[in-house]
Amino acid sequence: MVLEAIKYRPHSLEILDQLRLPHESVYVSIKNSTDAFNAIKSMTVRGAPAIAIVAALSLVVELANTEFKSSDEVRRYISEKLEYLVASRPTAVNLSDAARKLAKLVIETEGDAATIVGAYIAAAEKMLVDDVSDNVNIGKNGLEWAKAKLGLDKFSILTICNTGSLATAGYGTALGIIRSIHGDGLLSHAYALETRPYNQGSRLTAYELVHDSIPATLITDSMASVLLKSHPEIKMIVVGADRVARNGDTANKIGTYQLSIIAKYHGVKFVVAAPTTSIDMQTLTGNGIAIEQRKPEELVTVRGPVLDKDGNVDKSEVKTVHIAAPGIGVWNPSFDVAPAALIDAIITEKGVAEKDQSGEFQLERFF
Ligand SMILES: CSC[C@H]1O[C@H](OP(=O)(O)O)[C@H](O)[C@@H]1O
Repeated sequence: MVLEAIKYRPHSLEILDQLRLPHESVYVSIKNSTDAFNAIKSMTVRGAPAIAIVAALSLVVELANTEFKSSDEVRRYISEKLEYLVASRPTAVNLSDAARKLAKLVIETEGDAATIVGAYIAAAEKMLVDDVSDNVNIGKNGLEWAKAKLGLDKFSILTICNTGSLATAGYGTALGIIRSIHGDGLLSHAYALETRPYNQGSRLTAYELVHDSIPATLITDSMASVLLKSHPEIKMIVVGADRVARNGDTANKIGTYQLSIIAKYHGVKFVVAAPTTSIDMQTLTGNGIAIEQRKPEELVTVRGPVLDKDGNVDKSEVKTVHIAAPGIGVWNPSFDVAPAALIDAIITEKGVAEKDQSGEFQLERFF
């Protein structure tokens, strides 16, 4: 079975409901930009590249079912809908980057309303194809970098959150590098953090690693430091990115910052995997990245199927359990920022960025 977070056919879009994985594999129809906004905000679909693609394609479905009287009307309509979709989640830059490029395209496209709609559809559909090829190239570049830096003996890797086929159009970014290293026979073992509170690691990355028969172990977020201390065969931590600032500071899933610190302490390479659509050259440093604050309920509750009397998963009954003392305050930032100073490399589809002698990532070379 191919892991597809996004199922697109001309003018028809479905997303895999990631709130129900790994026990239930259910696709949800996205008929317009409102469906997409709600799916992105609720994290029914998540992952920086995936939310940009779902947003763009939701408008393809909507446009196919909307009549326009003039070119100006369709340009206005698309621009307004893209602006609405960008507001669904603030931290990942892929969504706003795609919206900016698509809005520019429709403004610059000459012709009648049908011509403009056609140009938008072609550009949005191309995002789906480009993302997979970008991720395969990130995997290749990451493999070559690892061979050059770590040698040709097998080694183990630690990762956080989900950065695989469930966060993209396919193959993944950081998990794509793990796939490429595994495919080349260089991976000894992959370790995945559960990644509280949404549990992208235990529910999604574990699902992908088992699906691909990659030797892997799940750990709690609090185990990461002692894992590096007791497993010297872990030579690399690879993470995804929601937004890479111009200086290389990288916003990623909450818990990434502390991984960059323990990597430095334990002499482990800390690597960011990101398509260039995740690099925001307009934001100079990590201080300029808006960090999404999620609802307290998402931290103090856990939702899942119950176990039957024999301890087996009973999918017929899904419960939500409250796991914290009622009345306690909750802080629930969804991301944090790993400083460029603690990042060894930024692996993109266009190549690998490493700091120069002045300690700067020269990311402009990718644009
Ligand atoms: C290649 S996905 C990038 C990024 O998106 C994830 O965040 P979320 O699950 O909240 O959408 C996570 O930070 C991944 O590293």
